[in-house]
Amino acid sequence: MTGLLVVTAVPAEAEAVRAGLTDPTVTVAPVGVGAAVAGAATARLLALAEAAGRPYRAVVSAGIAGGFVERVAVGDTVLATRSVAADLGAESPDGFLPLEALGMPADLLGVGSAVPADPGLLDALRTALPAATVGVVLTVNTVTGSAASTAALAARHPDAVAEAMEGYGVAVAAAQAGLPFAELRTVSNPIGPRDRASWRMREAFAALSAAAVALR
Ligand SMILES: O=C(O)c1cccc(C(=O)CC[C@H]2O[C@@H](n3cnc4c(=O)[nH]cnc43)[C@H](O)[C@@H]2O)c1
Repeated sequence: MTGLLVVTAVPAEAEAVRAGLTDPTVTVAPVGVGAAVAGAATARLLALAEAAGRPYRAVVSAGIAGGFVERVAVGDTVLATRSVAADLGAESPDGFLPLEALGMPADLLGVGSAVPADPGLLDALRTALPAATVGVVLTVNTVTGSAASTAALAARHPDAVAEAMEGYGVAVAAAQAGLPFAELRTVSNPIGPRDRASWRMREAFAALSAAAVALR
């Protein structure tokens, strides 16, 4: 059996994770931006490993994220309790309706619009990263970029601490393969009106390298 599969969106995230790894059995794969590509790529990587007789034992979605400013600071490390598909649903005059409110199953294996982290894997990561903020991480298709949409998202998800673009997709692939899943993020920017100058990529990548020691 091989070790952990760590899925990132971009190569810079993968390099940051690799820089901090201490466990040589961990595989880090940059697969692209967004839940669809991340989910499809993760499913393919899991299937290839299984077919080769070297199945992975768990999957982690890792990378940088936007943080809700009153809940988490730029540079902080975040561990997801759940990875939530925050824009999977329907708009209505009364606001956003998630899949569950529409009576639509997200997939036929019973995964809804939120996938919880595996309790054992989350516990191990929490123990290794005691300073990490633990809370819901949203998966969005569009980076939130206005005060109004930030306020609406925060109100809809009072327990959310961060948003990124892949976690839910990776989580669904792991769930369908029957593997434990967790999401690990470091905060590169506040969620809010788009201001590229406020992004602290270097700080977030350094935090990602520091957090990668927990991946074993
Ligand atoms: O938004 C941009 O302008 C941008 C341009 C080039 C590269 C990037 C990234 O490298 C982002 C990669 C990755 O980061 C996650 N992320 C980071 N901050 C946020 C956010 O505020 N909201 C949603 N996702 C975020 C995401 O998982 C991207 O795949 C960005």
